[in-house]
Amino acid sequence: MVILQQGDYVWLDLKTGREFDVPVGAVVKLCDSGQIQVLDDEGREHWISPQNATNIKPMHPTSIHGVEDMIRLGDLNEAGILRNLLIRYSECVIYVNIYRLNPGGSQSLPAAAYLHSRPDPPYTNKKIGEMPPHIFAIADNCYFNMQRNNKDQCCIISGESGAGKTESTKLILQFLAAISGQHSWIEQQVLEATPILEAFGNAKTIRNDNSSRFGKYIDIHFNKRGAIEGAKIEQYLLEKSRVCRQAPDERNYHIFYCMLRGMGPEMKAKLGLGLASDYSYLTMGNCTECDGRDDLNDYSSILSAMKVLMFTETENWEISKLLAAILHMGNLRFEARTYENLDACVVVRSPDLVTAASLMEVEPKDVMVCLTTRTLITRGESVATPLSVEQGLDVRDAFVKGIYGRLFVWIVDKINAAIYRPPSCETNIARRSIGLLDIFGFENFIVNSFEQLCINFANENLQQFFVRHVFKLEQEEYNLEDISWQHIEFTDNQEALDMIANKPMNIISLIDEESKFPKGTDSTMLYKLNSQHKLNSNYIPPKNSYETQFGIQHFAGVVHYETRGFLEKNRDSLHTDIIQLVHSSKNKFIKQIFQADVAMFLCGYQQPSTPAPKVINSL
Ligand SMILES: Nc1ncnc2c1ncn2[C@@H]1O[C@H](COP(=O)(O)OP(=O)(O)OP(=O)(O)O)[C@@H](O)[C@H]1O
Repeated sequence: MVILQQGDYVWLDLKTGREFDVPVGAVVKLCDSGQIQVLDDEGREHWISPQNATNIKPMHPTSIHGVEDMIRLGDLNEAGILRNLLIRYSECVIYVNIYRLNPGGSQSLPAAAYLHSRPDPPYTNKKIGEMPPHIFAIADNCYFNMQRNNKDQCCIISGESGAGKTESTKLILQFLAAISGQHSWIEQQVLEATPILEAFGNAKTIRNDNSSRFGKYIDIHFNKRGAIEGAKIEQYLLEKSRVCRQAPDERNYHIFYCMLRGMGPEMKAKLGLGLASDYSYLTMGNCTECDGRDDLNDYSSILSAMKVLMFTETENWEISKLLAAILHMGNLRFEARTYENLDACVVVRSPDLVTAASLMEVEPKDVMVCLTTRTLITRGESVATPLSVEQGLDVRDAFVKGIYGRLFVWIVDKINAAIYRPPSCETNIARRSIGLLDIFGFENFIVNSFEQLCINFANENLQQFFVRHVFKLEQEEYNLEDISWQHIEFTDNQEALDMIANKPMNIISLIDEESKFPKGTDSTMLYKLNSQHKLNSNYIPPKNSYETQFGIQHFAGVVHYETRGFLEKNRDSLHTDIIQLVHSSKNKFIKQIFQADVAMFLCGYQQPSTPAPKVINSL
């Protein structure tokens, strides 16, 4: 029996039976008339009869006004966490409302100001947990562990899309630059890499106005005095499909919109560019503006960052030419034709075709041929086969994705050329590094495709890393040392991971195999996945033979994947006519970014098994 007094805080379990059915916080208003009157956190009054008093539980004092570090909550459960977030939200404290700036909060203190606070920076020489959680505390710990123990460090930043990984990475970078304390050119260069990467690799999604569509690992190198002497960036798995398609309310990569808002009229005229709304590749999501972003201002920041990272005027211009060519390619119109009883198509001659060709410095007619036919070498003879409109559009989109993907890799290489100093034999001994891993967060949209499978697979791996280090290895260690411990329940995602990528006939290997199989289609792939995994509790087969989705029980929830388009995305290889087109170009830059493909083509290396299109199979 709980004895309550006016002013006591309680948990009120309303047992609504709804999806998010958690007890809500409430304060007792009256309890002297047989009935208890409470006012809940959402402002609703309730009268509770003593018989129903089981619905009420006293609240732990830590939940009444909230805590800075949620690990300190006495009621460490969903209700406790939500109430703590609610308090922080109403007080406008950091880590709750991603759409609101927090001018007064302690987290808004710039890294340099933080480090120069007197008498000591608040987190220096403190153990984690002694002070309210702060991203600088993590960075501070990391830096001093590196220095003190002479050991390389790594921060793995994980969380769902929109959780704040990229912002945290930037804050850690700023902190490390500030603590390195040289105000050097190299520090500035390392910091300025971010706006460039974000321009080309981030986009507005429904979850996050600045969502990273690639993964990155930044390794920051320090000399023996602890000053930054360079860095190296690795990029993973840019979502290339976004260049051609965007879901409703999402945008293409920021750089396109920034260029169209920020570039001067003369340059735009040279590239034949208009407004974002003019381009099919920029309007698929019906969203060309993003409230929280300033494309005009961002464009000048991108250009100045590029200067700092030693991009030349010519290189910038060449990049703009390719971006413009992509936009013009997206506006090409295809018309269906029949040729000797085969589905064929033509590209309608248009200013977009001429401009795209001239920007890539190839002949418009060669572009037309490439996008409407396919050359096959059979018994030493080359035969051109027509493509249907659908196939032509696929070839066009694959080309555009090929350009953007290679451009992105080139940009990262260019940044690395400025910031990376290979260790000399001598500095190798003294050099230490801190690595920051910031990958795309777990995703579950209304429609999920191959990209989401790759992203969620990467996150599944990170989760296993966490589970292994925080639970499994720790518990093994306790056992080895005979330390008595209380078992902590945790969900081990190893089985899901095995099914996705480790065990024989795993999901990824079946997709790969089907991509290489000439007659493989999305439905044959789905059939094989079902046959192989339907009994696995982490696999959710389609409900009937018409459904094209399968589901996976991930650590963060069930995600259903739409298989239409899966194989095409996995193949990701350009056919030889496109490589030949690039090879014929007079534009050195496009040749440079396709250098590896052209070299393989010239060596007679056939791209791995892009199966022949339908028309050819039926011949
Ligand atoms: N420390 C912070 N201070 C201020 N705002 C923040 C902070 N962390 C996150 N935000 C806000 O949340 C938004 C999303 O954060 P962020 O882009 O870092 O998410 P993410 O986890 O990297 O997402 P994704 O996986 O989609 O890339 C930011 O654009 C910003 O508005």
